[in-house]
Amino acid sequence: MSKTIIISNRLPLQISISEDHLEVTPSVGGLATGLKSFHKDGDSIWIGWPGMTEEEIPENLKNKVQQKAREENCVAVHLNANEIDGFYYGFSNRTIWPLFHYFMEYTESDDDYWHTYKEVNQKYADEILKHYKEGDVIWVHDYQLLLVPNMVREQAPDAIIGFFNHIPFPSYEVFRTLPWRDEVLQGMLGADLIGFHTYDYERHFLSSVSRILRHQVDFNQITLPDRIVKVDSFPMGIDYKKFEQAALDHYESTSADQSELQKRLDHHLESTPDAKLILSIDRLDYTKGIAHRIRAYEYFLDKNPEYIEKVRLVMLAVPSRSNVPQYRRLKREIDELVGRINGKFSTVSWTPIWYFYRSMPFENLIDLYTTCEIALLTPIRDGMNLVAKEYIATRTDHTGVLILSEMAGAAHEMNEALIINPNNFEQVAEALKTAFEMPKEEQIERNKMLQKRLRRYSVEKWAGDFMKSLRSTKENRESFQSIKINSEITQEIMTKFQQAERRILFIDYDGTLVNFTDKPENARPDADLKELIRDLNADDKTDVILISGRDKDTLGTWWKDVPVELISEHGVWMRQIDGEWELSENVKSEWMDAVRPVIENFVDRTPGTFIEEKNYSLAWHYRKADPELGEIRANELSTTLKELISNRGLSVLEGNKVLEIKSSGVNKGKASTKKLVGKDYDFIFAIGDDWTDEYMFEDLPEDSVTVKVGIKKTSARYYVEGTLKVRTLLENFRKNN
Ligand SMILES: O=P(O)(O)OC[C@H]1O[C@H](O[C@H]2O[C@H](CO)[C@@H](O)[C@H](O)[C@H]2O)[C@H](O)[C@@H](O)[C@@H]1O
Ligand SMILES: O=c1ccn([C@@H]2O[C@H](COP(=O)(O)OP(=O)(O)O)[C@@H](O)[C@H]2O)c(=O)[nH]1
Ligand SMILES: [Mg+2]
Repeated sequence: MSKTIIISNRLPLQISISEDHLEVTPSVGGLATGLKSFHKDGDSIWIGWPGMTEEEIPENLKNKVQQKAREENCVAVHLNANEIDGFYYGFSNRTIWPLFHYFMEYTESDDDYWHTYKEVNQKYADEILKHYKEGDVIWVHDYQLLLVPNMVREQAPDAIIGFFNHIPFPSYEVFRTLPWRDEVLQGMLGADLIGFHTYDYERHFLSSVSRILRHQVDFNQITLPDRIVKVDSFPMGIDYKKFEQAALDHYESTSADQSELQKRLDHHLESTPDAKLILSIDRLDYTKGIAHRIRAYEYFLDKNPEYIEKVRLVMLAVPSRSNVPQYRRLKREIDELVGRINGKFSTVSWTPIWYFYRSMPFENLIDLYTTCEIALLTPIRDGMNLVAKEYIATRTDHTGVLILSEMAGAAHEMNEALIINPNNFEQVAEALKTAFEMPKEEQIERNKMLQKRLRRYSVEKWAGDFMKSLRSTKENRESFQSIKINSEITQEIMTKFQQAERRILFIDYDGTLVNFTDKPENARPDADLKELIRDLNADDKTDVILISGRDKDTLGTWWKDVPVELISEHGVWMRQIDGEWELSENVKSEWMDAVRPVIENFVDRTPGTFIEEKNYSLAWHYRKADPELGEIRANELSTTLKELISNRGLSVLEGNKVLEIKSSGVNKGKASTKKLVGKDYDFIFAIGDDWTDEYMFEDLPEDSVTVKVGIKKTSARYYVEGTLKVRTLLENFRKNN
């Protein structure tokens, strides 16, 4: 039976050792807490790190760790202190984490960290491969494992691999500063589906892929030479019922069951009639805006002294990544700030901030969520922020006010909260006042809407949607309309080729025989290619025709010494084997003077684009332009030209990063079928990469062997991934000549 393999840096369970025996506690942090319920209910194994270094686990307890993990369908990946240093504290949390959260000044570029990161990613990938069986679905999580998808793909090319990034993906302008940006993107692109919490992170990623790797991006699909990668946003939800039920149980419990914490909270609330508690919970992380929050609270108390002795900020900061200097510095800063503010405002019976630096068990979190009437969450950047969602889910009587930073992914779905900019402390203080004064009816109205959405888009639904979309990428792969040429199909084609008496091969040039270059004039044929074409054509039974959109002078020069027929400008000119060119279509060129200035205007406004002049057509190239601007301008130009040329017998061809204007009557379909007249070819072959080659695929007789280069929508019967594969196929013809 097939299973799901979940991989994340940290397992949902955390191992610790006290007095020689193992203790297992749940891990803290959104990923582990969120995904746990999906794992519990499904048929899955979870691979990850158990939270202690190899050195910290005594030899005699190592098996025990694995056994404890196994009891929860987990597999522990052991990492030594050196690996944790370079991989976790190093590259993950001193390079990627700050960079992806826009803390560029904290971002370190250290080659050793990078090397360890690669090694550890490989270790995770190897562990996956140990457990992987065909049909399993692999789901890789988060920024610690960005290289894993491609590492798995290399060993298991047909595996179904999903990747989810739990933290923001920064804008291209920030991401581009990473020295290892190409490798990181390539690592992620090993997946079939890449998920983010919000559309903004998704579009930043797509824009980086298109600008840095220059892959073709259409809406949310990336076309690689051999695969298509889908990118989408899936905002992670919570185990709503678990939090709701815990809150209901909490309200029903008797006072004898109450925790110490609950008693203290109640004590404050009973101290004056309009006493209020403000809650904040986060890992102690500089992205969470904890200092901003405290300063805004100070500002609030300064401005609104009537709240003194009535309001209290209950701040839970969970220790996190304390080996990283910034986290240690932050700890000191927060300690000092809390001390200063408590010193400034405290009275004999009251302190403004209750500060807990520790993690709390689930029951205490529920005490906090249910008792505090206001939650104040002010991250400066946050992938999602599940605390915001958990708070709302526990408010079973629908009261309570959530103040939430617009920089948290969660803010996109939680519009009914009081949304603030954490850098604007006046606004935060204002929101606190609004929260205190908000009528119960309004609180209820807002929370009901929030709860409805959170209940529906729970973590199960989130994981289910991701999985469904991931599986559909596999179905798409299988239903892909043209067939990939593998060794079996090559054999079939070669048999047909050998049995034939008269063969004709139509071969496109750019993107088929040679790769694209930034300047069209640089894509000249190499000596091997010339020899290959010469040999193919040497057989009396085989006619080779290079059929291209290029102008005749370039083609003629490049193929001067090779006896092969050439068709240029999509069929305007034909060169016989003996080297003589003849005009094959009666085409006009007077229109060019009217159209050229229009295109020139686009060249001026779109850096990196240029015009290629041919005898009977004009081509506007935008391969070197900014990819997004290029597509926008191509659309614009196409519309403008179509209006301009209507009724003139001209048409606009949309090629691979090129728009070409030429006579309507001329195309590769017409040109190639013309070559068949009067000849009885019993093997017809056509190969090409772009839109203009589709005319051949459509017009040639049905039993022709038509081949598209690259994975694109096509009428060709077969496809191959790239120019290297084209050469292999042609080599095969040469062998069977
Ligand atoms: O494992 P740690 O280094 O202790 O860090 C804890 C986790 O923090 C991050 O959580 C993120 O995922 C949450 C759920 O998608 C999201 O709500 C939050 O905004 C993110 O910061 C991190 O991504 C995890 O890998 C860590 O385990
Ligand atoms: O003492 C604590 C404090 C918090 N959490 C959980 O830690 C997660 C924090 O996730 P969030 O997405 O808010 O932030 P992250 O830490 O992942 O950046 C939430 O599920 C909390 O319930 C916890 O288990 N124990
Ligand atoms: Mg081509």
